[in-house]
Order: sequence, then structure tokens, then C-alpha cells
Amino acid sequence: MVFFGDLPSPASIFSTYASLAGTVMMIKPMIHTIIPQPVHNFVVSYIKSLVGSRSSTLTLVIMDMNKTERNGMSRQNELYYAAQAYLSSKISPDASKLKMTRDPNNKNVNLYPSEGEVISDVYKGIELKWRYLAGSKKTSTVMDGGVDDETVNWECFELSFDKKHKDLVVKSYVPYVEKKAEVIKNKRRIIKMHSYSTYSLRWESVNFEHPSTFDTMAMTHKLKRSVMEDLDRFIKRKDYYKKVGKAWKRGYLLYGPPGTGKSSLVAAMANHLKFDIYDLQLASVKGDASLRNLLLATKNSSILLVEDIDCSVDLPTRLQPATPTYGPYGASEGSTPLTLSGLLNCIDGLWSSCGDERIVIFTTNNKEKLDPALLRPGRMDMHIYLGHCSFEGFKTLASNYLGLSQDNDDTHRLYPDIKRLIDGEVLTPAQVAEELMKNEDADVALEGLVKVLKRKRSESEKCDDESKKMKILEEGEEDNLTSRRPEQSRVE
Ligand SMILES: Nc1ncnc2c1ncn2[C@@H]1O[C@H](COP(=O)(O)OP(=O)(O)OP(=O)(O)O)[C@@H](O)[C@H]1O
Repeated sequence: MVFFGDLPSPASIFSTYASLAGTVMMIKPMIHTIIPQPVHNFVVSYIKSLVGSRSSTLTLVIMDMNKTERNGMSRQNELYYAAQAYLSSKISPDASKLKMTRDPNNKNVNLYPSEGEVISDVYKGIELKWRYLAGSKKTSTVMDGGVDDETVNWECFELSFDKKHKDLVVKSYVPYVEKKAEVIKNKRRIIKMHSYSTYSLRWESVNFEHPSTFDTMAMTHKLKRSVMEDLDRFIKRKDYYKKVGKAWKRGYLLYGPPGTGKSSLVAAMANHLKFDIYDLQLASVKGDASLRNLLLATKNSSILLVEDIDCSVDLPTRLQPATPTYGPYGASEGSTPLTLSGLLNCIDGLWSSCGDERIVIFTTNNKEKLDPALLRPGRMDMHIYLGHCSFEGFKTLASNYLGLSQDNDDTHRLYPDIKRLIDGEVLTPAQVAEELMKNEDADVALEGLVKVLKRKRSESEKCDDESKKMKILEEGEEDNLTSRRPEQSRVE
């Protein structure tokens, strides 16, 4: 029991406090004078470490430095971005301050925890706390006699939990966060198209907004289905590739005449998988060494595209000697020039084994011109031929451009005529698309298409007649020659 009568008076409390504070004020400078500063620091940090070691909390720091290194590569901690995406789905309704971003051309805004905000999470009964922190740091590098000052911005997430759960958090919770983040990122993902800049010597990217999808592609249903199924199977088979000891990579060769949809199919594949595209212009690559570096700077889950592989650059093969590259003053730059074997080795070897979910696509108008090394089994897993427009392809295009149903063969009165005229190699899908775009009125656009089809058919029939006549003439010449030959022999 406490009685008010036992408590000291306010005046005596105040005088005790004042004398204590006075004593501390007197002792503090004495301690600093008696104990040298380094010893003082050591004692303080020792006491702190003793207190710290007794704490049962472990904090993992997931840092990200937005620092661009001298070789042009940006150092990125993938775990940081996974945490950022994951936490955006965990924000408490009570949060008082949030960071808000919107990527260019993205419909949705993204909300992230702001500085100091704590987010609680529970995983398999373990309580975890996340905290976001940010700041900047000045660094100085001494180079060539001068000092290069640079400000590095850093951001981090701190993840704190009871020490005894360290293994479970590192081995199970962190992969769980990464998986969840992948799903979230895929939902909001903006596909990027990366091109290598010879000016900045790095990949530069823009948002990829090609509208092509498998629905809009003028291809037979069978071909569409087989490409889509192949892609879907590839994505699901991470464990399978690991088990059979193969890099998780798939190669596609798209070939066919100009305007048959090779580039459109690449876009449809990227949109289907939500994969970025790295557009590799071989002409801008100096040699095998720089090719290796720039391929290693590409991200996982992406498509490496080499368009017009037959004519993009004159690649020396294994048998041809490679001419060394020369600098502006004629001196060798010390790099081996780009070779076909360098390209293929890099794609098959180092690059594909350093990453996951790699897709490589080569396109060409002339498959027969390609080096056999490119066509070797196991190199390009699927060869896809895109040809002239079929009636099935036309129906897809008429649905895209004129909004006509593609379910029947007689959606429009002109469909039977088109079906009859379009068969054979008459028009490419690009030519059909061009005709359909000329008028929004389906009657006018389709009449225009019928006219073009008739003209093309009669032109090709004329051509056929001409070539038949030529053949007959040539055969006649040949007969005359052969019938004269015995005579000639005989004269001889
Ligand atoms: N199969 C197709 N399905 C849908 N649209 C197509 C198809 N083929 C061509 N097109 C249309 O024609 C245009 C040109 O096609 P695309 O660039 O994809 O052809 P390509 O085969 O890559 O041509 P190139 O060999 O000249 O690069 C596209 O923008 C698209 O509108």
C-alpha cells in the first residue's frame, strides 16, 4: 500500500533532480578528459555489441544502388525489386504515407511504402517486419591523377524477424516473396524493347506497344495452336530442363517472304509471354567479345531477336578466316571480329546457361541462304514458315480490320469469290491488310480486294503462259540441236 503522505514533496524531487543533473554535467567532461576518445569509443561499441548480441531479432538488409558503373551496366539487386513488388500488395489500410508512381503509358498507379513505414507480415506463423529506407552517399574515386566525386543514391528494405527462423526465412520465405512478386509484376508488366546503342554502349529501352497477338495473326489455326502450345510448354518446364541438364532456352526460326508476318509473330510471342525483346542488330556489334558482353547484360525471361539473319551482316563461318577489326587509325582494336560460330557458341553456351527462360528468334526471307550450322538439329528448336495469305488468314484480317465475323465462310457475299481467288500464292497478308485498310466500309474494301486478286491472278496466268511459251521454245531449240547433232557428228 502506498500513502500519499510517504511521497516526497514536489520541491524535494526538483532539488534532487537539479543536483543529479549538475553532477552528470560535471562528470561528463571529466570522463572525456580522463579517458582518451578511442578508448571511449571502444567501450561504447563494446557495451552496444553486448546489448545487441542479446537481441533475438535478426535484420536482413536488401540494398539497391542505382549506380551506373563505368562499363555502362547498372548494378541491380533483383531481390530489392521483388520485395518492392511484394510489399506493394501488403500495404496496410492504416498506412499514413505512401510512395506513388506511374510508369509511362501504364493505366495503373503503383503504391509503395514510403520511408520509415513498417509493414507487418506473417509466414507459416512467423512474424516479420519490413521497413523501407533511402538516402544518398558521396563516393570519391581517384583516377588519372584526378578525383571523381559521385553521389550514389541508395534504397533498402530491412526485413526483421526472430533469429531462430533465419533458415526458414532465407530458404522458404524469400523464394515465396520472389514468386509472389513475379505474379504481381507479370500482371502489371510493361514489355520493353531494348536496342543496343553504339553511342552509350549499353542496351536502351522503350515501351513495346505492338498490338499484335495470336488472335490478330493471319495464320492457320493449326500453326497458331502449335506455336502457342510450344511456348506454354517451354515456360512450364523449368524443372524438366534442370533434370535433363539443358539450359532453359528455346530457339525459333521464322522464315518466309517479306510481309508474311515474321515481325508480327515475334510481337505476338512477346505479348503472349510478357517477355521483353532484345533487338540485336549484328551490324552494330564489333566482335565476339563485345557480343558476349552485351548478351550477358540481357535479363531473364526475354526474347533475343536477330532479324534478317541472312543479310544483317556478313558473318565469317568456321572455315572462313576472320578479318581482324581495325580502329580509326588502322591499329587493331584487339577484338576478334564477329563470327557465326561466336554468335552460336555464345547463344548455346555461356549466355543461355547464365540465365533462365531465354528465347532466341532468328528471322529470314531466305532459309536456303542460311549457314547449315544455324539449321543444325537442336539449335533452332522450331522452324516456322509464314507464307502467302490463305482464306483462313484473310478471315482473321477481315475480322481485325473490318470487324467481320471469322466463324463462317460466307459472312459476306464476296467471301466465296475471295475464297476461290486467294488460293495459291497470290497476296501476302501485308498486301491483303493494305487493301482492307483502304476503306472502313466492308463492301467497298472487299470489292477493292477482289479487284486486286483478279488482277494479280491474270498477271500470274500471263506470266505462266509466257514461261510456258519460253519453255516450249527452249525445248524446240533443244530438239533442233539434238536432231542436228548426229548430222554434225556425221559431217565430222
Ligand atoms: N500473318 C500476318 N498476320 C497479321 N498481320 C500481318 C501478317 N503478315 C503481315 N501482316 C501485316 O503486314 C505488316 C507487315 O508485316 P511484318 O512486318 O510482320 O512482315 P515480315 O514478314 O516481318 O516482313 P519482312 O520480312 O519484310 O520484315 C504488319 O504490320 C501487319 O499489319
